[in-house]
Amino acid sequence: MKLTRAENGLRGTIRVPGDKSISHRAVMFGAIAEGTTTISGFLPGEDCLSTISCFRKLGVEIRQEGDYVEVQGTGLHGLQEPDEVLDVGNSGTTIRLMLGVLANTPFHSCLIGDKSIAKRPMKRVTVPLKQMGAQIDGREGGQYTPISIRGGNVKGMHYVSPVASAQVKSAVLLAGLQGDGVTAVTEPEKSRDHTERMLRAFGCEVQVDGMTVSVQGGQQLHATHIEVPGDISSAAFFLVAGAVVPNSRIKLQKVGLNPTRTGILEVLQQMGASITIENVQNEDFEPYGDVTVEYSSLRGVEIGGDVIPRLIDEIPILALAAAQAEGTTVIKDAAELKVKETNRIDTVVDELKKLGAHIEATPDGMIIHGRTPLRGASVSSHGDHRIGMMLGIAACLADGEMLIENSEAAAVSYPTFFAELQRLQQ
Ligand SMILES: O=C(O)C1=C[C@@H](OP(=O)(O)O)[C@@H](O)[C@H](O)C1
Ligand SMILES: C=C(OP(=O)(O)O)C(=O)O
Repeated sequence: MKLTRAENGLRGTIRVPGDKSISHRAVMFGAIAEGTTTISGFLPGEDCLSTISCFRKLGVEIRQEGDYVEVQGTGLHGLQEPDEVLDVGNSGTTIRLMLGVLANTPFHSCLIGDKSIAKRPMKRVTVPLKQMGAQIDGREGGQYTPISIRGGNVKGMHYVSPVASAQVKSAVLLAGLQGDGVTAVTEPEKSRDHTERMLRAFGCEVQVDGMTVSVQGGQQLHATHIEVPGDISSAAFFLVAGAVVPNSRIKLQKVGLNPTRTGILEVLQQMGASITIENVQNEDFEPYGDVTVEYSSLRGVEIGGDVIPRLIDEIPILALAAAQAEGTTVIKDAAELKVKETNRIDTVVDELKKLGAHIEATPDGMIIHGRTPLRGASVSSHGDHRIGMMLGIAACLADGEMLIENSEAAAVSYPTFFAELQRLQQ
């Protein structure tokens, strides 16, 4: 895709698509609940469509029309042995959470994904799930796909996770929910809590004590209606665009504001961005509100510690904001970036360097010296949706034409991203 600078800024109102984490969970929990779950505001992006396709192969009837979905739940014990492999495509959330769901199903399933999934570590879930009783095998001892699982006889346990990961926490809790006894997960920092909130919406009891979350096994989930708010991780591209492209003002409607996800807002405000939040609603389940951003001059900051899990997917676009901020930005404690769709430390640094940014990789993050004028260049998403979209926003600032190879990757989480970007250009 070829893009040119947004000479007159980006202005207008956007409704970003549904939250990816919440959309996945609504389908999965609906599938194992009793009764019919309805979902509005669902994200019809490739990752969430992979989740639907896998659950259909497990015998679940699912109707999806755009952002509306109906799931005919089978109950905890109603899933059927699939006669095909379960292909998760590019989605880490699908494979890791599904392994948790399958940990106590008394049948065999085989899971695969794309080239990126084949490089992502799975022992972080296969190790605890095996300890709970599931039989799992995979390349390099259960580290990489293809992975096969035969579930059954899951026993609750207290798992102390070495990483703050909502995928690990959710996989272990989903397994524990179907097993005997209590299952608890303790993490080093708090990761996104959509699983905890949604299990409660499905009628389950979930205990939260500091960094530990626990559930009693054998609880039945009851179908419900899930309203999915806009994805703050998708909104992040336009939040940064509005803040760094001169003459911009963008209003983002119904953006999810779950406090375990709002690190991006806090950091942009610390950097000096002009952001206002209005009409906050739905605080009992997943809060959302309208967020307006205006062009302002930014300054460099230090980003690390417990905010990292609350903005992990926003680091590629934050790196671009930092390249446009006065002074130095240090991003640390973010080694998890290396095991995302790409090694996001390397892909961000390599692609932003091509545009003239002063950025260097560190073992757990990056250091960015601003403010640098950017130039158009030939760049690539490397098949990573968040890298492709970050480069799309960089194009709005760059002098000269930008050619983004494999920009279609955006469809994983935001199929209409480039159309919206064009619409906002004056
Ligand atoms: O649970 C989830 O929905 C997600 C958790 C995060 O991954 P980790 O659990 O690996 O931190 C995040 O990066 C991913 O985009 C979605
Ligand atoms: C890391 C991401 O997703 P997943 O782990 O589900 O592939 C992401 O969307 O940035």
